[in-house]
Amino acid sequence: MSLLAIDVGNTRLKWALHAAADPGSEPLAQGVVFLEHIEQLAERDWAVLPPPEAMIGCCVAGDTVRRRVQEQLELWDNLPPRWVVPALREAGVSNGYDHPARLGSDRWVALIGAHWRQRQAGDRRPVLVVMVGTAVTVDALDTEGRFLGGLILPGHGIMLRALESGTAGLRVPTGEVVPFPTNTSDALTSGGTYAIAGAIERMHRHLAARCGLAPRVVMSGGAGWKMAPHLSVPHELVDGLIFDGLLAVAEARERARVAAG
Ligand SMILES: Nc1ncnc2c1ncn2[C@@H]1O[C@H](COP(=O)(O)OP(=O)(O)O)[C@@H](O)[C@H]1O
Ligand SMILES: CC(C)(COP(=O)(O)O)[C@@H](O)C(=O)NCCC(=O)O
Ligand SMILES: [K+]
Repeated sequence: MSLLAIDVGNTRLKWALHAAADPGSEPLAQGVVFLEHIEQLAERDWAVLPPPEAMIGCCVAGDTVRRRVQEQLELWDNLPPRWVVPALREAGVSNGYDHPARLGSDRWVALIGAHWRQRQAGDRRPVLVVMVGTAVTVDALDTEGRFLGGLILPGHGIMLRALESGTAGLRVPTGEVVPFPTNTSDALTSGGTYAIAGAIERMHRHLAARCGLAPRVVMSGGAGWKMAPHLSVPHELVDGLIFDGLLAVAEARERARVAAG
């Protein structure tokens, strides 16, 4: 059953069309649009697709944006929107948040994607799931697939805008990441990058101490590539982590439906 997977963040909507709910598979088609361009999807990007048989998505951008996406899905008959809501347990992952449904659905889906990849690889290590988007999240998954908790930080753009709007003297072009910045641009760019790197490295220590095993670090999100050169812990950039998670949820639900007869 062909499946349209959609990840709606606070800056961009990412989508991928898959032939089946088969995590890790290559998409038939995929794309990215900024949220202000959602209205182009039905008339441009999606107009040329073979009609998907099912949809699954996660959305952290609010109800208004979600409705705008649903309007675009009306391009196809009979494609009910199916948005993942974090539960107590799904696809082998359990949710340790105080209020499980209040966890960002993109974080939940990324954790499920990371767990699916661990099982696939036969890797028994805990995992630190890092998503560098509008915000940055650093989430801990133990060896049993338990989400232990995680950090939320401002992303690069938000950090810079906060400093620009809160001061008179910090409106400068983007700089370089260097160990000892000697101008305002470099000081800001390096400050933001090392703040994020420091949070990741700290969480790496927390998780290693909790599990007695150094975690695997998987990093995803539109700005992951900016962080990768500056992390001192070994890590992997995994572009399709959220899509792996969305497909793993769809697959697990399909299996449960078949098993229930
Ligand atoms: N070419 C690019 N276009 C858009 N954003 C980019 C680009 N390169 C890096 N970024 C960064 O990626 C972030 C968006 O990443 P994304 O994972 O789509 O975020 P979100 O899921 O929050 O919408 C932007 O805030 C920006 O910092
Ligand atoms: C932390 C987030 C803002 C990240 O959003 P993103 O950077 O992907 O746009 C999002 O996951 C969210 O709204 N979470 C809800 C609160 C929580 O996870 O505790
Ligand atoms: K995201």
